[in-house]
Amino acid sequence: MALLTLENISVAYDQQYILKDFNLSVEKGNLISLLGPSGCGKTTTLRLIAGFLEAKAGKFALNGKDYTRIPVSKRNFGFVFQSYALFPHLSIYDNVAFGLRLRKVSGAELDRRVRNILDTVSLSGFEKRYPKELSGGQRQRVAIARALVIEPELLLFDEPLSNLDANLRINMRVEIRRIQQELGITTVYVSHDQEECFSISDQVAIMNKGIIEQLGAPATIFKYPKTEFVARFIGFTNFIAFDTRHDDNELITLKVKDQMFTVTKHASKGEQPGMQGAIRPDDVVIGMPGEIEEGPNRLTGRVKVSTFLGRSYQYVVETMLGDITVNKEMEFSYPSGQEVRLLFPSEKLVLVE
Ligand SMILES: Nc1ncnc2c1ncn2[C@@H]1O[C@H](COP(=O)(O)OP(=O)(O)OP(=O)(O)O)[C@@H](O)[C@H]1O
Repeated sequence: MALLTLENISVAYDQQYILKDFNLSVEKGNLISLLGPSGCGKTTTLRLIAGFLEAKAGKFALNGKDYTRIPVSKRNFGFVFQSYALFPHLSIYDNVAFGLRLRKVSGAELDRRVRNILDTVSLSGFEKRYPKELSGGQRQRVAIARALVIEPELLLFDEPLSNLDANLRINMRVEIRRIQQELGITTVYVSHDQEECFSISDQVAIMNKGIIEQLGAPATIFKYPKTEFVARFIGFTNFIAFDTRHDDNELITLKVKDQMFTVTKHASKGEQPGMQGAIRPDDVVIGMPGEIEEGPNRLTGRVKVSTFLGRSYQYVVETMLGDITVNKEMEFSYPSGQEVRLLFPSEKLVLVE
């Protein structure tokens, strides 16, 4: 049974729905990320789970128990914000002890738990310092310790790393994942940073306008987006709309304007719905017409724009099916106007709705 379930939740501000019939379930001990463009409802979902916000309709349950009307103060959840929200006038020890004192934990038990958790986040020895005497990464670890010390049933993160510089962000996300796995705490993590979400999650939910477009393991979503929105969001820039489709045992054959394409069928891809092919710029093969012979999954075109990206060149190639963007590592670039042939490997082309 899923630990956390949101069933048909609706949230509205000023009569406008932000979440409508929203459903989500998270397994015990899993870390799920909510990922999506600004304004899609990630923070709203998190605030609803935390209890800062009430649903207009629907049900939120934890371990089978209905939490929909349970106030924040009765939810034993740890919350980590982007802004850390530490108390500046309290020492690190007292910042971490705060939630325990609120829950009437004191004496040796309080001391043991505070010291244990500071050790877990590698901040032993910092007890007497004040937040202003710590670096950004250390402050964020105090915020995590404070959320963890109450032994929460759920851990909620809202853009926890966006105030940190790039290197520290990578270290901290590894830390967060380590601690979360070590303690086995079910976690909902909100970020708009794709790499961050994909690297630390068991499951990723791609959100769009208050609904989940796709939910799955990071590698599955990365390889097999189901909708055009998800595909675009994770870097598929090329789309080909087909007119006909024929499914065989191992291949799906598609046609547009007498051009034939095949897409490999893999059990792991599920149904592969849709009539639109999608492919990343890195996965399109580009070469001179003599280098790539004619056949299915190929288009001939002309280089319209060539851009140096450092490691590779990016080409926009004009074809009979529209412009196609291609990245290729090479020493010299093709000049504008050069005739080239493109190959769309069957196993890299996915079908989306
Ligand atoms: N208190 C509020 N009153 C009215 N509208 C709100 C309120 N809070 C959020 N919204 C609106 O709800 C929508 C979803 O907001 P939310 O903060 O959940 O988005 P988000 O996906 O977390 O975005 P971001 O990545 O920018 O933080 C937005 O259109 C926002 O303007």
